[in-house]
Amino acid sequence: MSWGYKPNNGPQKWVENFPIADGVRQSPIDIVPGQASYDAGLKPLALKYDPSTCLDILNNGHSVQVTFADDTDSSRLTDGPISGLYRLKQFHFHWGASDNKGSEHTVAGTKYPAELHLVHWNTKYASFSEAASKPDGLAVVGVFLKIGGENPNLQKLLDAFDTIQSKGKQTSLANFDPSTLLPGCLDYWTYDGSLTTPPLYESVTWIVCKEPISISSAQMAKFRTLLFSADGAAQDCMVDNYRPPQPLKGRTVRASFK
Ligand SMILES: NS(=O)(=O)c1cccc(F)c1F
Ligand SMILES: [Zn+2]
Repeated sequence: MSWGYKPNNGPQKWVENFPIADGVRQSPIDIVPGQASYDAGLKPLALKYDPSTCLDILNNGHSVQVTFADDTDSSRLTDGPISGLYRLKQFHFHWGASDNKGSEHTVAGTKYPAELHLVHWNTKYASFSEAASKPDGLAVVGVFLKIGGENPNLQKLLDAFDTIQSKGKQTSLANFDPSTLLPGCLDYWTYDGSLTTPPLYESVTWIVCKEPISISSAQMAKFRTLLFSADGAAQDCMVDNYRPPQPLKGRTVRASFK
C-alpha cells in the first residue's frame, strides 16, 4: 500500500519507507513571526508567469495539481531569497475536512483552511526530476487561503473538479494565469526545508507569503468533493491531505519585512 494521509499510511508512518522524514530540514513548520529574523538583504520576489504554459489539471490521488510546460524560462521565479532562475513546474493545494484546519505551514499555531504551493525548479539542473533531490533544487512559494469572499480566480479551477473527481483523472487547462492566485502584498518568510510529501527530499527553499488570499466556504467545500480513490473503488473524500508542522531543529526563519 502506498503513502497517504490515513492513520495506517499517513505522516506518522512515512518514516518507515522514507527515513528522511526524521531529517534536519523537514517541512512544513510552525512559523512564529516574533522569532523570525528580518533580513534587509532579501530581495522582493520576482514572479513572471506565462498563462500559455499552462497544460492541464490533474487529480494525482494526493492533491489537485495544475501542470505547466517547463521547456522554456517563460514561467519563472527569480530574486527573493534565491540566486539564479527557477522554472514553474506545477502548483497544487493542501486542505482540511473542515475550515479550521488544512494548511501545512502554521503561523504561531494558527491553521488556515488550505495552502497553495507553487513549485519551481533550479535551471542550473537539467530537469525537475534532477533538481528535486538537490539541496538547492526547488523553490516553493506557499500561499495561505482564508475563508472570506468568493475568489473568482479560483473558480476556473473549481469548474474542472467535476471531470477530475477521482484519482488519475486529468483534463486540459488552457491559459490559466497563476499570478491571479498571489496576494497583493508579497512579503514573505523563507527557510530551508523539504518536500512535504514523500519522498520528502530536503531540496526546497520555502517562500511563505505573509498575506493570505480569500476563498469562500462554498468554494472550500468544492475541494472536498475530490476523491483520493480511483473510479470504481470505494469513494474516499480527498480531505486532510496536509502534513503537520515538523521540528525546526535549529533552523532560522528569515522575514523579508519588518
Ligand atoms: N508539497 S510540496 O510543495 O512540498 C511538493 C509536493 C510534491 C512535489 C513537489 F515537488 C513539492 F514541492
Ligand atoms: Zn504541497
